[in-house]
Amino acid sequence: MQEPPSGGAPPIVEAIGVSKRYGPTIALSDAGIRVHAGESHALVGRNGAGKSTLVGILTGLRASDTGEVRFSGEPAPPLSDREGWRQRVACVYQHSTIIPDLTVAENLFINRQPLQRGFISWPTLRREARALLDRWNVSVPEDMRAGDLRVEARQLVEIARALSYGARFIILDEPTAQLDGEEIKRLFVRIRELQAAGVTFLFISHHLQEVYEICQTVTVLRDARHIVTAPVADLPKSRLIEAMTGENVHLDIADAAGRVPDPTAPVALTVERISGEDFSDVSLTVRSGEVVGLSGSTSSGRVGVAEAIAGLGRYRGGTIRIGSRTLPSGDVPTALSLGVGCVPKSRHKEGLVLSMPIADNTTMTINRLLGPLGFIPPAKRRNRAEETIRSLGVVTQGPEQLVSGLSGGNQQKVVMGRALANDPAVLVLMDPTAGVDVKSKEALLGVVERMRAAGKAILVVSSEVEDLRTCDRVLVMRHGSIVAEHKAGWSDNALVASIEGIEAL
Ligand SMILES: Nc1ncnc2c1ncn2[C@@H]1O[C@H](COP(=O)(O)OP(=O)(O)OP(=O)(O)O)[C@@H](O)[C@H]1O
Repeated sequence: MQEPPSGGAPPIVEAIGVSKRYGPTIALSDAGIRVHAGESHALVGRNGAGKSTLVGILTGLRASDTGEVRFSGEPAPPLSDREGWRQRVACVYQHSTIIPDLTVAENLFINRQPLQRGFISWPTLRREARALLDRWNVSVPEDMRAGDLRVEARQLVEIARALSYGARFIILDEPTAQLDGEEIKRLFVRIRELQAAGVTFLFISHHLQEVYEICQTVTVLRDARHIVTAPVADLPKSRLIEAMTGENVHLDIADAAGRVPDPTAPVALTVERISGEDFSDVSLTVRSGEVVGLSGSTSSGRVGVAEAIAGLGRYRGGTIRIGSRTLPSGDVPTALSLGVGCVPKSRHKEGLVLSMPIADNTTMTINRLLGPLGFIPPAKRRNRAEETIRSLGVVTQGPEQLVSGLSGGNQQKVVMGRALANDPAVLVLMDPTAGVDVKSKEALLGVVERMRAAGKAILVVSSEVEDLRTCDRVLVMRHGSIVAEHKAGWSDNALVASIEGIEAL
């Protein structure tokens, strides 16, 4: 393993020579990391490189097969000593570890509520929660139901909880994945403040510009191995990507600027004056062979509209038509049978059955189409899965591997494969590149381009500039309504300003 030069004080955390196997898969091979107190350290690598496995080992949730973890030079506590681990390290995951039906205060002191004569003292609980939130400058009401917190506030509550156990080393696992531009800016301000107050961060992100913005050091994993640790200032983006991919890559992401959509192509998707929980009076059309972006901040209503079109969410008033046929509200089977393919927002809730193999997940929508007695010939099932694995570069042992054993980014690629399985006429792609690495993004957006050329009507629902560059036009939503339309060729500044609801600089 390549070691960075060490300074005086021992690192706040280090993993030395760790290896981990899952059956035939080598997830980590003699890998390691050294994080120094007071820095924000990025951990990057392609999907399946071993990042989550290393996080599991650094947080004591997984045992490594070989190697060791040390905190400030001392051996890590035994895995059974959860309290000992909690005092040293915490990870804020993309998926909340907060219990939604409890209050913020209850979540902060779960299993360690202040007692008075054997009973929980609610006033003390609330008071201590308030003091803790104030100490770390988290302006969230302590008696709020935790399930009602926005992602941004939930992350801060989880950070405050970790700090209250004494941990000063916090792992942030893709913290920006569900945040919009303004929320990301605020999160970065908080990270800098906490860093100044003595907190050390390990930051996992597939957005490399964020690594340059917020981190001082970066460690790259590739194919289960440690490749390099260096100050970010010494590793320009091209070299960082080279370290991640092992090759000198030129990323080739489709750009709709200069493309002229066919104005006579049939309209495949018509949305006419629909309203729903967080949107009202929304109308749009997408022609066959056209890619339309639907953008806006996380609370703009874009996901509500997209879910209505995919049958996942309800709408009232107005109509949605696929070709000439009307789509009833909240009806996934009809949406599928009319030819709507969908990458949903939450791959865990609507996207995948984790306990099933890749092959079953990619053919699930076809099964549904064939009805309860539907039967897919084994060869077709296997071919479909192999096609997804090949075209999207899924890192896997093969079509029979359970989806639960895939890394996050590779699960996302399977969701895309599933969306394409019923040969849809209309594709609704919500945050299609969330959690995928730079090169996989190229592959996924390449699929969008191929589908467009094949005459599909595609709605890309995202606020990622790179996703939106594939679009012939981008509709921007704010407060539940479409407020702007940008034809391909927009400047990044103008589009981002429009999404954020501010004037372009
Ligand atoms: N529970 C498991 N069972 C089988 N294989 C697993 C399991 N967890 C991880 N793996 C495998 O270990 C390898 C490393 O996965 P890991 O989740 O650590 O990658 P990652 O770098 O976090 O990827 P991503 O960016 O996609 O989240 C992958 O090949 C993955 O398929």
